[in-house]
Amino acid sequence: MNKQSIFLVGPMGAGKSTVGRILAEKLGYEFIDSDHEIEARTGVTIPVIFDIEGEGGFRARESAVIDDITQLPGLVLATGGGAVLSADNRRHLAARGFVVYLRSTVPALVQRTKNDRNRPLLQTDNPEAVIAHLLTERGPLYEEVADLIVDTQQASVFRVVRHIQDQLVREGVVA
Ligand SMILES: Nc1ncnc2c1ncn2[C@@H]1O[C@H](COP(=O)(O)OP(=O)(O)O)[C@@H](O)[C@H]1O
Ligand SMILES: O=C(O)C1=C[C@@H](OP(=O)(O)O)[C@@H](O)[C@H](O)C1
Ligand SMILES: [Mg+2]
Repeated sequence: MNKQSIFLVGPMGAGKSTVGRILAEKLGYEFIDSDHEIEARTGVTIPVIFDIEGEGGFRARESAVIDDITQLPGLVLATGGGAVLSADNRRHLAARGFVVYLRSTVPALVQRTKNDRNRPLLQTDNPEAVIAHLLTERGPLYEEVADLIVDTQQASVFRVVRHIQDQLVREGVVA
């Protein structure tokens, strides 16, 4: 029987890429990061895609990756923070796997994403305001698709991984 895949959603800096990789290792699952998959398919970085094709072009590529990858069993998928903006993406995520929402506070997210040049949406003189606005806009969308919500602001990466593992066993998602 195919192992149900696990999809991580949440804002920039929540830990989807970091926690996802370690969680996949612990579970013996394949790990896929949708941003990395987009970069592999295009041969360029996320900021270059935003420069050339705009956010709209990026979102189209992101949706194609989400539709493809969510059909695969036995993996941990780290989505990008804006993946939930698309209703089709939300439908695929909710229907095809177990969705974990890594939730955090604005101060923690600001702290974890500062000085990172790979997030085009945060290359502004007020990243805190952008992060707060995106959380207000997208928070309900993360909650809509989540099977499990994990608050990460006070926990280490390893504590978050262990908590998710325990919950996955409790819910019968993993053995
Ligand atoms: N629970 C946590 N506690 C402390 N630092 C964290 C935590 N989760 C992630 N980080 C750090 O925050 C930064 C962003 O994490 P990342 O996995 O890239 O987030 P996302 O993929 O959700 O944008 C990384 O430097 C990561 O090590
Ligand atoms: O929140 C967003 O709209 C984005 C989040 C990023 O991924 P992370 O959440 O892994 O940083 C990446 O997909 C892109 O920069 C857009
Ligand atoms: Mg990431």
